[in-house]
Amino acid sequence: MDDMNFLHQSFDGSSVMNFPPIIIVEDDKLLGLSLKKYLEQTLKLNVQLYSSSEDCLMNFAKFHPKENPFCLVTDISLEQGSDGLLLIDILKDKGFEFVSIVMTGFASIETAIAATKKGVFHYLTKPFEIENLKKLVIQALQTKLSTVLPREIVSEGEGVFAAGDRNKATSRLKIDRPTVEDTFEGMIGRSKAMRDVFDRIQKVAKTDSTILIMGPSGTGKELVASAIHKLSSRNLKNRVSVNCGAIPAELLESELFGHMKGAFTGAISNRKGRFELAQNGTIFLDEIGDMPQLLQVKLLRVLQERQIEPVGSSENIDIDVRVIAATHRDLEKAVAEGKFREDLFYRLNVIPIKMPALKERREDIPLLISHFLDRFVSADRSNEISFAPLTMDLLMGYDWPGNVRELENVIERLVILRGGNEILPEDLPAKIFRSNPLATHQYKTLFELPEIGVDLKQILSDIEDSLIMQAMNRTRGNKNQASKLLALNRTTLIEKMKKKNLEL
Ligand SMILES: Nc1ncnc2c1ncn2[C@@H]1O[C@H](COP(=O)(O)OP(=O)(O)OP(=O)(O)O)[C@@H](O)[C@H]1O
Repeated sequence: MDDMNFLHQSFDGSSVMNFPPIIIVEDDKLLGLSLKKYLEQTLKLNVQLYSSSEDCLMNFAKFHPKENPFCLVTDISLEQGSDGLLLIDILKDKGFEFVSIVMTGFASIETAIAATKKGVFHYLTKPFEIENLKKLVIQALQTKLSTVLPREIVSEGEGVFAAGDRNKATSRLKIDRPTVEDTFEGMIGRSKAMRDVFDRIQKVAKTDSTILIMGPSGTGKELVASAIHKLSSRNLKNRVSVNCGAIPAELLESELFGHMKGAFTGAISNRKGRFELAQNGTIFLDEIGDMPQLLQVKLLRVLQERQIEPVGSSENIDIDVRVIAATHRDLEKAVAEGKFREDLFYRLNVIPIKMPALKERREDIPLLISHFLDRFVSADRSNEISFAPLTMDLLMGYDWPGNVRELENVIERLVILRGGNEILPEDLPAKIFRSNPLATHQYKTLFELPEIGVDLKQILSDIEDSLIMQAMNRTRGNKNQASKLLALNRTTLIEKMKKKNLEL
């Protein structure tokens, strides 16, 4: 079945030009126009072109989120410093749902990672083959349709729209894939600890109670807040987030409660605070443990009286906002140490949700890996990534102090920097080997102490020589790559080799 037939069938034969549009934001006029023309002609889809994020936003202001475009293709660094990733954020905040593809003139890992964090479908490094953009748009279309069409339609047929291809790709991963039961509002987890969290979210979502989410950094506290909001009756209103630890103390009050014109230098007009912006919705107070004491008092009053007082105003505003707070700190300890107000703690801790560290639920690691890999597999079919069994064991044995966020970053880097499509132990960052029981176990058997003892200095030096030479051989003499395998600076490796007279 070709692309066009598929679309006609899927939409009862209605014109594909009625299908939600593709939006392109590109400040290079010539490039923008050629992309638009090419996609219109080859896919017969409605393509709208904007030269800046401002233009695009102005146009979107006229739409209701239900009139989603299905795909946004944007340059990352647009003229006048505007930023494609920010544009994606703003539109998603407004409730638009679409698949995003970003184009970037410079391929930096950081940019790519920032892009995938925003749920970006794929990024293209300029210059790229226009054909590749078309392929990605078709895949984006497939993704979009799979969410609005019955499964049979999506998996029917062959060619670009056959869902079977994707299954083929993923079945080659030697990793357990998350099932529907392992997925809850975008969160993955099969462990008892995570199933308990999902249960609790479901129970509390329908209430208006204040929630306190506690747990180490990167365990998904923000995802929990978002799930509670989505499942609550407030979901048509805003969920507004404030990172209480990231905003300077002197600005936080006005950020939360708003200010009146002239309230302080720089207050050139009245400004609504985040509580007011969250009216009838939910406010997510992240890193509440870092809130300055003075504001803790004010927040307590707001929670008790359900009224806010903008800075410089003498009038109170009634608010109807559900409060969800989160912290990676041990708040009870902070209370005991006098760093956090006890009365506020009890006011917030109506319903606690405790997020488990990843090392306490290692069985979720393969599922999460598979979930993060999916972003890449679905965007590029040639990416059939698998893991050597030892690689997986090492990932399972590591303690993940940065929890799911750290795992997500490691997988993204592995995918972006990988040499082949099988990830081997030597592709892993050095930290995974440190204090890893599996790696330590190997060392133990490798270096069993002989009855007669050893010359430790000599042995250590021999081991060093051997590992350096192995790394140099494996990388065909590339000192840069060899130094990575050994977790050394390139210059340290060169110095060592000079000192030891080691050359290939
Ligand atoms: N169970 C999960 N399934 C899928 N992705 C997850 C899960 N938990 C966390 N993540 C991902 O890990 C990253 C960190 O999650 P999040 O920001 O919610 O953590 P956090 O606990 O709020 O961190 P912090 O305390 O540092 O603010 C995000 O990219 C999120 O999508």
